Amino acid sequence: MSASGQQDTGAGAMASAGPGSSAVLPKSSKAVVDKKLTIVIKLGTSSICDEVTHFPLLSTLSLIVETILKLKAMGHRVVLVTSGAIGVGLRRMDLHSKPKELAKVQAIAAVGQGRLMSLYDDLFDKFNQPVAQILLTKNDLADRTQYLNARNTIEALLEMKVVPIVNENDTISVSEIRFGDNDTLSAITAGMIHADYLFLMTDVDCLYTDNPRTNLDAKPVLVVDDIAALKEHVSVASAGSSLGTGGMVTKLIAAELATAAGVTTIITRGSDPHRIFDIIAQPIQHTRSASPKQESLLDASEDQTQSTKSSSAFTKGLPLNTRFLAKDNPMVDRKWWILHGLHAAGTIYIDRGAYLAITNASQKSSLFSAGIVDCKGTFVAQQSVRVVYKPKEIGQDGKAQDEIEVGKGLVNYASHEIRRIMGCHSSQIVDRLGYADAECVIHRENLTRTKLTTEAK
Ligand SMILES: N[C@@H](CCC(=O)OP(=O)(O)O)C(=O)O
Repeated sequence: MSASGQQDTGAGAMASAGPGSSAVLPKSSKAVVDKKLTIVIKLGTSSICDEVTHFPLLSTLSLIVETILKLKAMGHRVVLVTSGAIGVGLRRMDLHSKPKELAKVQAIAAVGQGRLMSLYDDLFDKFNQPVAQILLTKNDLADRTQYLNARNTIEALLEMKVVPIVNENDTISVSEIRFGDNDTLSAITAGMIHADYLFLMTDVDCLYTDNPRTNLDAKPVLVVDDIAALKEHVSVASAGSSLGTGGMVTKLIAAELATAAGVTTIITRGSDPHRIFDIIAQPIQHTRSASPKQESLLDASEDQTQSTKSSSAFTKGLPLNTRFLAKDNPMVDRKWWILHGLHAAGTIYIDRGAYLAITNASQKSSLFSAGIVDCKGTFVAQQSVRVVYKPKEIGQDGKAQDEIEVGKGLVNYASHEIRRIMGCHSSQIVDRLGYADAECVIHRENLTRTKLTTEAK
């Protein structure tokens, strides 16, 4: 058995009475980690249902439940984000595959969600552990008050020692208000509650440089500092399981969201959840090397170059997993929510002057009507829009330059108003509209930049 109690499957001491406190204690919890962590564990459909029969994978689910109870007994706070409603619903309705029609899939999720919760409730109840169901849609979180309410409810549940079990509210989620995959939902949940860790539990050990099922030369990716650089090196086109909607692509998106909010994100195998103990026993951050690109692509079996040695030591002896390092300076919550919690209702195109002013790292100006050249979509004030710079200049190759996504912001004016004031100075807004609700179209505090430059205006 490792120092982290990896092989300790539940024979340890029982804690004192009280809701959720009669959990199985790991034998060596003290040795693992002293800091009390907030941990979000996401379990994909492939870890919950058999891909062919759709019967629940009871052994995996039991191990997950035991792991959560041990983590709680060690003082950590744990939220479970679970898929599986559709898979469990298909089994209940004796259907072999997911129907094509959205309404039918939603109906099947409605059948399965209750049974899925009942399954978890039964397993946790064996240890006197209360659980709570939280069903979210993207739309719920698009409203700042509801977003904060969702966070407060999860915090209150954790305070009451309840295990919150989150899934997407599939029955009412459609098109653009849909997360679609629970990888993204789990990243939003982890960011929302300022978690220390997000575990994306799946049916492979970690992220590989290519599909390990078809390419025997695929190498494990162990530590990732720069996700953009990583994408240039790995092929993540795997589509995921036949029941789930996520795959490696959505896991990378989730890792990008979560690490931007300061959450260390781990991809590892769902059928072996005990490895979580070894993984959290490692320090959350480690010294970044001078070469993040090289460091991102580690093969444990290869000779390590000088620049990857720190990571080699860092991952030595650990069960296979991919660790995405949390950003050192995570975005403040409100800005992170604007960028990731809201779907963009339209796009505002800006000129070069506005681009340089709002992306200038030291200036970070608000967006004024004078710098707007176009507005696409229909939206109202306080909705979120994309801000895009469309260069007029021709590039060195003689071609028109690509659009540059600058960020996302909450507008002070509706789309029809912006079309009337774009290009004009703020002092002219009253003349154009008959009123002026705000001096700027997007205030700097409501503008989250994905791009920052040091270029002078
Ligand atoms: N919310 C859906 C699952 C969404 C989904 O497919 O997630 P995943 O299995 O993580 O790709 C369900 O409960 O069946």
